[in-house]
Order: sequence, then structure tokens, then C-alpha cells
Amino acid sequence: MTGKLLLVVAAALVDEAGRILITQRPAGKSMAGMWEFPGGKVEAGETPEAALCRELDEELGIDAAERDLIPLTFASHGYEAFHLLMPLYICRAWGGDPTPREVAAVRFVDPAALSTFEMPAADAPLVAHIQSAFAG
Ligand SMILES: Nc1nc2c([nH]c(=O)n2[C@@H]2O[C@H](COP(=O)(O)OP(=O)(O)OP(=O)(O)O)[C@@H](O)[C@H]2O)c(=O)[nH]1
Repeated sequence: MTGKLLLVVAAALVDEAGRILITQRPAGKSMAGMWEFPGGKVEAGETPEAALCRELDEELGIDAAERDLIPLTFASHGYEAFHLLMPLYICRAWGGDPTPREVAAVRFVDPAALSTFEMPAADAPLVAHIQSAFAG
């Protein structure tokens, strides 16, 4: 392995119509303009669930409870500078309306349409997993 192991947590927020929320990375960041699942790095001393609740508040201004984060799958992907390990949780209940804060845009999309968005390489298996889990 080259570089360090980076622990990032992410959520697939699912609305009542079964659509999944994705966010667009803002200009100036790595992979700017790409779409991804909301989330971010787990900081020292934080549990993954606490980190995800914090990131959902920071990025979208929503209030998610740890008990509503259901583990779904994970990504393990080697980028040039680090190896990403990213648990993905499903969340169907939260307080507030998702509003773009630290992200450029927010969209709810049908699972089948996820593959039409440009997403980081690590996300391809996650999209495939969601599409098969949510199929008809
Ligand atoms: N939140 C999130 N991060 C992802 C996804 N897929 C993926 O490769 N990542 C990567 O995981 C890291 C997330 O950390 P972050 O969102 O807190 O980091 P950042 O953009 O502020 O920092 P950076 O610009 O230095 O990468 C980024 O390198 C990001 O590209 C995803 O679906 N959601």
C-alpha cells in the first residue's frame, strides 16, 4: 500500500420516493464538480457514527440520529496519495431539509440514475450495490 489509510464515513440518505441524495464537490477541492455521498473524514477521538452526524449537519444542515444510521456496505479503494476505507450507511429519517452548505449542490436521484453522475472511482462499487439492493 502506498500512503496512509484514510477513514471516511458517508451516507445514502433515502427519501420517501426511494431516491438517494448526492452532493456536488465545490470548486477548489480535490475532485471538484464530482458528485458523492455526503460525509467526510473521521476525526481523532470520534466514532464513525458521530462523525457522520456532524458531517450531515455541516454539509446539509440536517439533524440525523446515530440510531437511524444503518450500515449498508463499504468502499476500499487505493488512490494515489492514500487508501480510502469508507463505510456507507443508509439513513431514511432525519430532521430538516437538506440544504447545500459546504457543498456546491444537492440532488435526490433515482438509484438507476446514479450511474449517470460523475463520481469518485471509489464509489463505483457502492453505486452498483445500491442499484442491486434497490432494484424493483
Ligand atoms: N464524502 C465522501 N467522500 C468521498 C466519497 N468518495 C470518495 O472517494 N471520497 C473521498 O473521501 C475523502 C473525503 O474527505 P472529505 O470530503 O472530508 O475531504 P475534503 O474533500 O474536505 O478534503 P480533500 O479535498 O483534501 O480531499 C475525499 O478525498 C473524497 O474524495 C464519497 O462518496 N463521499
